Amino acid sequence: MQRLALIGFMASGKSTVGEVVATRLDVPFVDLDRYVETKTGMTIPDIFVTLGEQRFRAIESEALRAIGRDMQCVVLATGGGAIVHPANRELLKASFTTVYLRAKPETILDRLKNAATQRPLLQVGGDPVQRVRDLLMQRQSWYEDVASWIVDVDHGSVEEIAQSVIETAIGE
Ligand SMILES: Nc1ncnc2c1ncn2[C@@H]1O[C@H](COP(=O)(O)OP(=O)(O)OP(=O)(O)O)[C@@H](O)[C@H]1O
Ligand SMILES: O=C(O)C1=C[C@@H](O)[C@@H](O)[C@H](O)C1
Ligand SMILES: [Mg+2]
Repeated sequence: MQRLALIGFMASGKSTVGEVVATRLDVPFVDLDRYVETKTGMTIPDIFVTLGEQRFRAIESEALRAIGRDMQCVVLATGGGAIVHPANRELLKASFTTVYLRAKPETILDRLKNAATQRPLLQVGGDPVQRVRDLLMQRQSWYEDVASWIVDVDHGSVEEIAQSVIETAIGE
């Protein structure tokens, strides 16, 4: 087991599932969003408001590069938009085994309702259902391009999804 990265849309379960996968495999867990927040001393919504999305993407890229360079063995929960930057897609493909947690828009919206963390890209107004569908449409092919493996997450508990990730990507 080397570097395993979970990719997928906001609220697909990357952070929650990633932590369980790391514990079961007994390897370090890193959440890219939390890593960025620690490095900058700012919350993700604050970074979006004060520095803007483009600057956030640059910070996110630098964080991904640092983790790929410094950690030989890690389970990484990426941010939902980590695949937007072409350089990130190349880095993820070159340095990580990746699992795409694939969720339907209905699942995403359902999970966002209960989520504690704010997602700035969904705070822009308009119909949230359409916003999720549009973003998902934009990103779908990028997730698929980067994915070594795909796990569907519309059904099953966090523990069951974590087990599928391990069986699919590690073969245990
Ligand atoms: N299989 C599941 N069944 C039920 N709830 C789930 C499942 N997976 C995740 N959740 C819940 O969905 C919400 C979003 O999960 P999480 O924060 O892990 O998503 P994420 O992919 O890390 O999102 P982001 O890209 O915004 O960081 C949380 O409240 C989490 O508890
Ligand atoms: O999908 C996205 O672009 C994002 C997802 C979150 O994980 C955060 O990285 C941020 O809110 C942006
Ligand atoms: Mg997360």
